[in-house]
Amino acid sequence: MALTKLTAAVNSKRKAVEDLLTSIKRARPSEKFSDRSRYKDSMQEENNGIVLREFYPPEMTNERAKQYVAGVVERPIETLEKAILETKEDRENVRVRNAVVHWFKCDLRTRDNKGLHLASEKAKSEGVPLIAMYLVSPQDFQAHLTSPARVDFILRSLEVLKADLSELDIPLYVETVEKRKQIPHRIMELCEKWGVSHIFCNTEYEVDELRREAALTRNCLQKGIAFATVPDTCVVSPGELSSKGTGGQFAVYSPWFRAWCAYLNSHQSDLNEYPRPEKNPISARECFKDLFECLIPSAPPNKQLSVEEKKRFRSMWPPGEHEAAQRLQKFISQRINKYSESRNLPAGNSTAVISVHLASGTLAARTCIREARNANTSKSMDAGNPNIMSWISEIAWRDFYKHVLAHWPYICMSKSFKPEYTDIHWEYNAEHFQAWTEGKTGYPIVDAAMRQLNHTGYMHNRCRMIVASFLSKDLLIDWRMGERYFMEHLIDGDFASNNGGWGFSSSTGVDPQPYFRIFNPLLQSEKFDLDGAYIKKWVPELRDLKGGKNGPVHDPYGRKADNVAKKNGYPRPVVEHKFARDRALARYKEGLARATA
Ligand SMILES: Cc1cc2nc3c(=O)[nH]c(=O)nc-3n(C[C@H](O)[C@H](O)[C@H](O)COP(=O)(O)OP(=O)(O)OC[C@H]3O[C@@H](n4cnc5c(N)ncnc54)[C@H](O)[C@@H]3O)c2cc1C
Repeated sequence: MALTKLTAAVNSKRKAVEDLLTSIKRARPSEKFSDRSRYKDSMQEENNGIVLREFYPPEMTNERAKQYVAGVVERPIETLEKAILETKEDRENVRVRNAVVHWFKCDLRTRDNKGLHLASEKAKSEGVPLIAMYLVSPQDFQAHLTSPARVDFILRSLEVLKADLSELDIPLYVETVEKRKQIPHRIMELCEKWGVSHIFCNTEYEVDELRREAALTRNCLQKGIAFATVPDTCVVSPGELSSKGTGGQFAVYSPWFRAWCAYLNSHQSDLNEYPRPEKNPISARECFKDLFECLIPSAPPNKQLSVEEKKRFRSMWPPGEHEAAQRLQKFISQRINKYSESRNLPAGNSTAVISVHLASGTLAARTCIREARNANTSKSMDAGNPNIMSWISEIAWRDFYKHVLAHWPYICMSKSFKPEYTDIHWEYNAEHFQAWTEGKTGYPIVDAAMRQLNHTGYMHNRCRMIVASFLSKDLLIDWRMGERYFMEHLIDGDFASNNGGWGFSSSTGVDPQPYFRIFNPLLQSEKFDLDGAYIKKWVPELRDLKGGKNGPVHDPYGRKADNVAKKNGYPRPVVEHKFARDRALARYKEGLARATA
C-alpha cells in the first residue's frame, strides 16, 4: 500500500476518533436513579464513553453484581425460561391462521437454521405460507456499537437472503424501526395485519434481547400469537452443561470444554443439519405481493460508510451464506491440517477467517463443527487429528463466552466478570488512546495490528491479544475503551467473544491470564512475526528494515534504525515497556487490595 494512501486512511480514522471523543464528551451526565445504592459513582466511565447513558443505567456496584452470581437477582435467561415454560401449554393451543413468521436476527441464512426450519415445518403442517422478516433498528446498532462495516455486511447479506428465499416463494419483509423500544409493538402490529398466529426466532443472549423475548413470549400470547424463541447460535446451548462438582455454572474454560466434548460425543445428533425451508404455496406470491416487493434499505445515517470504505469492504468481505460455505469448505480441505502450527502467525493465511459469518449468522457454528468432525479421523470432539481438534476447541471458545454472557449477565452492563478488578485506577490518557487507535504507538506489532483493524475491519487473534494487553497494561487505559473501539470497528464484532477476549487480556474477565502476566510486545513480535512480514505489510514506514531475531523492524528506535524511522515519520514508543510493566503491576495490586479490603 502506498504511503500516501495509508496517510489518507489514517487521517480519515483520526477524524472518526475525534468524532468519537466529542460524542463521548457529550454523553449525558449521571441522572438520579430511584435506587442509587445499586450503582457506583461511574462519572469517569460515563465521561470516557464506557457506560452509554443514552441507553443504560450507571455502572452497578460490586454488591449488585454478586447478587446476580448468588442468584438473588433473576438472570434475564431465567426470566425468558420462565416465560417459555409458563406459556408453553397456551402457546401450543394457538391455532394457525393465515401465515407463520420467521424473524431473522443474527442468523441470516437458509441453511442449517433451527428457528427457520421450525417455522417452515409449522407453516407446512397447516398448509399456510411462511413470511420472513428482518427489522433494522438504528438505535440497536447504536446501543450495541455495531460498526458501519458490519451494518453494511448485514444489509448485503440480506440481499443474498432475499434472493434465496424468493426462489422458495418466501417473501423477506424488511422494515426500519427507529426506536428500539417500539420493536415488540411493531412485531405484534405486523402479525395482526398479516393474520399471523406463530412467530419463530433464534435466541440471542445479550440482556436486552433476552428480556425483550421474554416479554414478547407473554405479550404475543395476549393477542393470540404464539411466539417461540429457540436455541441455535451455540453448538451446545447455554444451560446444557453444569459443573458436576458444584452443580453450578462453569467459570473456567478447561473443565467446561471437557463437559462440552462429552456432551457432543454422546449427542452426535445435535450436529445434524436442519433442512432448508420448504417452498411456499405459489399463492403466497399473490397474497403477500407487497412483501415480495419490499426493498432492503440502505444503512441508517448513524452507520454510513464513505464511498471509498464501501468499495473496500465490499471487495474484501463478500456477503451471504454461499460465500460462508465456500470459505469453510476451502479452509477444511486446504488449511485445517496446518492449523495448530500456524494459527498464531498473523502474516500467514492460516485461520478460517469465518468470524464475520458466525457473527452475522450467515454460517452456523453447528455446521462448522459437523464439517470438521466429518473431516476428522474420529467422530469424537477430543480425539483424532490434533489440528482439527484444535480448531474445534476454538469454536468452543465462542460457545463458552456465550455461556458466560447468559449466566453472568452483568458483563453486558459494563461490569467486569471479576468485580474485584473494578477499582483499578486507570490512566484515561486521551493522547495515548488516540495513538493506539491510529496505530502510532511506536510499537510496530501493535501499530500493524491496529492499522489492519482500521483498514479491513478484522484483526488476527494473536494480534487482538497483543493490542488488548498493550492498551490495558502498557498504557494502563481502561480496557472497556478498547472493547468499545473494537466493537465500533470490527466487521465480526460479537459482544460475548469481544468482551471475553478483552477480559482475558486485561485479566479482569472469566478465566483470564493472571494480572502479573504482561505481554512484552517486542518478544511477541519476534515470536509470531519473526521476519516482520506482517509489520511491513501494515506499517510501510518500516518496510525496508530487517526482520529476524534482534531485527530493527521490531524496535526501530531501540535497534539503531532511528534515521529510517524518523525520516518516514514513524513515531517513538509512547511508553517504555519496563516502566509500564512495573506501573501496571502496582496499580492492579492496589486495585485488588482496595476492592477486597
Ligand atoms: C481482545 C479480543 C477481542 C475479540 N473480539 C472478537 C469479536 O468481536 N468477534 C469474534 O468473532 N471474535 C473475537 N475474538 C476472538 C478471535 O480473535 C476471532 O474469533 C478470530 O480471530 C476470528 O478469526 P478466524 O475466523 O480466522 O478464527 P479461527 O482461528 O479460524 O477460529 C474459528 C472460529 O472460532 C471462534 N474463535 C476462535 N478464537 C476465538 C476466541 N479466542 N474467542 C472466541 N471465539 C473464537 C471464532 O468464531 C472463529 O471464527 C476476540 C479475541 C480477542 C483476544
